[in-house]
Amino acid sequence: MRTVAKALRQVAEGKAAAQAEAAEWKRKYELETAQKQQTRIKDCGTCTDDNLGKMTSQLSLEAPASDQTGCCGNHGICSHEVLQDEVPGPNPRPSLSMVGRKASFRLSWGCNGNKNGQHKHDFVSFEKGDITTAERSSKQILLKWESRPQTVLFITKPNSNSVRVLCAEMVRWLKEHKNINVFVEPWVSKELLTDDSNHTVQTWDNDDDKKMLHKKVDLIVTLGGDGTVLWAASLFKGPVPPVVAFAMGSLGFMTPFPSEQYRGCLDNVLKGPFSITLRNRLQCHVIRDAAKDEIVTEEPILVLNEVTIDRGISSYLTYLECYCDSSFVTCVQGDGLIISTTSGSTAYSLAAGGSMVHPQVPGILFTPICPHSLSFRPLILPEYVTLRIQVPYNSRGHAWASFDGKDRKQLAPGDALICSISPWPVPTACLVDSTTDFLRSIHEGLHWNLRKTQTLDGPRD
Ligand SMILES: NC(=O)c1ccc[n+]([C@@H]2O[C@H](COP(=O)([O-])OP(=O)(O)OC[C@H]3O[C@@H](n4cnc5c(N)ncnc54)[C@H](O)[C@@H]3O)[C@@H](O)[C@H]2O)c1
Ligand SMILES: Nc1ncnc2c1ncn2[C@@H]1O[C@H](COP(=O)(O)OP(=O)(O)OP(=O)(O)O)[C@@H](O)[C@H]1O
Repeated sequence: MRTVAKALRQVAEGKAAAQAEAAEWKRKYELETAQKQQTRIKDCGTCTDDNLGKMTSQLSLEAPASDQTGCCGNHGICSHEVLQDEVPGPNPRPSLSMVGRKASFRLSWGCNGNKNGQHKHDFVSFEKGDITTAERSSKQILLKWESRPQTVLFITKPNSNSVRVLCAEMVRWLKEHKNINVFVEPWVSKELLTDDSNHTVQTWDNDDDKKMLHKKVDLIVTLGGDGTVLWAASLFKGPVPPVVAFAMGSLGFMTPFPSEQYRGCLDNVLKGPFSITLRNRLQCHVIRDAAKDEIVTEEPILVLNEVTIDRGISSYLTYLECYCDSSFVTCVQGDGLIISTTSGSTAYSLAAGGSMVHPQVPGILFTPICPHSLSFRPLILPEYVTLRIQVPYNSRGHAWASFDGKDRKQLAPGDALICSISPWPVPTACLVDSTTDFLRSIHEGLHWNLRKTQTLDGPRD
């Protein structure tokens, strides 16, 4: 229990740090707004006391101006304020030092798909006794480069000849026509070396270099299906550069870009601005009952789709106790449980009867797998909760956790899994915008609600 308490504390500390960061942004924004107001008040020599009071009272209510002010306006997140370019350590690796500065960019929030850069903050205001959410944001996020992107990382589906051929062609095009540095996974660099058309590409050969990738890569290009997007996300344990996913799989729910039009698509993305979907990830900690020593905890695992806790090869019912923050939720008795992100709602969770949720909706899905109960409906919980799934001591068998369908870990009685939303989402570039892409995927990928339209002939009212 002490280990569980420690992990919960770590999660709480992570949340507190993120909140402190948000508070700092808010403080800067309010300070800047107040300064602007003071300048206006000073300039307004003829103001009456009444007017002055009115203006001052508006300080905290005034909506942010459009995105013309300063580096990021008052309402964007500027990448170069959070990213540093230097490779740490005294001797940066020569291959990595070939890479120039990371391109900076700005995120802005458009309203109702309007790309004019207007952003309204999410807030609930209490004014004259009325609670309102009139300033609700549509959160259609646009990415606008502030300097030219220079480095692209390619992630490709293995064992596919068409992917290998297209990857070589795209690398050549990006280098020759766009002067882009290209990174590939180590196995791809060997594969490209055997290709006549090989152009120098960079790679990494140890975990430390891999951990620094997000500081060097401006853009990730994936060639494959949804599994390749999941693979690309799994390489980044922290911030993830924007992902441009080209469809070269069978379903392609998260791969909106047509690979045969790669030149036009990459041209648009490299130029910007383009819409992105900020896909939340879940941060999962396995807490071993056996780890009595508080210091021994396993590395957290980040998932883009879901973590599944199932019965594995055991033929007994999975028996799991589930808690949400400090509240007991329920006991699962069945084949297992899926804790899914909204992006993962159209994957395994959907097959187990969960709802399909737009990936930009902030929530966590709680979907049982074959529950042996008539009333166990799936839930959607808010994004800010921490879930704890515990294998009780009186469970007949072990449970197994798997992460985006990979890395199975056995959970013994007494072990627990703790999940919360990670502060590091995966920004995926949209072909049109987040909602259009999502609806297109459920129509074209899943054939959602496909039915022949009824004809006019026949009985009528
Ligand atoms: N019964 C099921 O539906 C079932 C069972 C096991 C795993 N899965 C899913 O497979 C995922 C792993 O994918 P993979 O490609 O590495 O394995 P895979 O090759 O076995 O493909 C699984 C299928 O799920 C689709 N898929 C993956 N993520 C999706 C998403 N977010 N929305 C819609 N469809 C999606 C893929 O396109 C693919 O068709 C797991 O995260 C899990 O969600 C589904
Ligand atoms: N770069 C990679 N290295 C290792 N494994 C990868 C890589 N890219 C993808 N994979 C794995 O390969 C498998 C298949 O990939 P993917 O889902 O992209 O292709 P697909 O199965 O043809 O497409 P779809 O899922 O649309 O049917 C997945 O399990 C994925 O995790």
